[in-house]
Amino acid sequence: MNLVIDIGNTTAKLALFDGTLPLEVVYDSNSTLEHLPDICSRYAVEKAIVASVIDLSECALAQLSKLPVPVLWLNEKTLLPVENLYETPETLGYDRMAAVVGANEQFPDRDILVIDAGTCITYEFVDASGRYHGGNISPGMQMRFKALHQLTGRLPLVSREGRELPMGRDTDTAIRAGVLKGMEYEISGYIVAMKHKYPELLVFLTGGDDFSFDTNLKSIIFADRFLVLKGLNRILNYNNDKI
Ligand SMILES: Nc1ncnc2c1ncn2[C@@H]1O[C@H](COP(=O)(O)OP(=O)(O)O)[C@@H](O)[C@H]1O
Ligand SMILES: CC(C)(COP(=O)(O)O)[C@@H](O)C(=O)NCCC(=O)O
Ligand SMILES: [K+]
Repeated sequence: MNLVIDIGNTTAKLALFDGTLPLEVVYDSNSTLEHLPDICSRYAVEKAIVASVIDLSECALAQLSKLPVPVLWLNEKTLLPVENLYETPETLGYDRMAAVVGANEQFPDRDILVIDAGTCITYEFVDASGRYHGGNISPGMQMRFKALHQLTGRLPLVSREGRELPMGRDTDTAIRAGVLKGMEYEISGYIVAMKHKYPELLVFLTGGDDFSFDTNLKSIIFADRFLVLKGLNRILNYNNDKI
């Protein structure tokens, strides 16, 4: 079995794969990886892949160094099943690449827009020939709430939970709607613009932040919370003979 470790700016995700399907996914601290020993003790792990978008703490590195199996550390030299046209592969976030690999695995002959709503919202375009062209980076949900509070004099830190209106009628609803509708319209705008350019476009939506947006675009959106993990699993298998 494969152990897949995706370390993001907010959370780490640990996943056990048997073939292409995740048997178990654990949310973990991205600074301690405290659940790593437990998940390893409960499965017959044969190899692992680690992808991180942050500099790892001593504690996390210590946990990873104790892994009793071969580990593939994803980096810009790792062989990929898609062509990477990003001009700075050395700075590309591995989660972005993995999300693209996960989407391309499911629909290898389609133009795909991949949206990952986590700490940041990232937008990736991979074409029907399996070429990753790049994409955009936008503030994620919590980042938007925090920025409005931290970068102004009087705005409170508003939570995701609470009264939702399309147009705010007090400070709380004004900020919540500004964040949630802002994300919805941003995402819908990308989908409409890309679909105009690529009429056969498919859209994947992944990431920890789930927010409902009721647009008629739902019909072309594939929601797959574990897209990055699936992409990392595919990359691990693609490099089987190299670890
Ligand atoms: N179990 C969870 N633990 C932490 N954050 C969660 C969880 N479920 C949903 N979230 C939300 O998802 C976001 C993290 O999404 P994720 O895609 O894991 O982030 P990243 O990959 O950027 O670390 C957080 O901002 C939080 O609002
Ligand atoms: C944009 C990101 C912070 C997203 O990470 P996440 O939201 O998953 O924590 C990450 O992909 C990253 O650090 N990228 C480096 C810059 C680049 O991709 O060009
Ligand atoms: K992510």
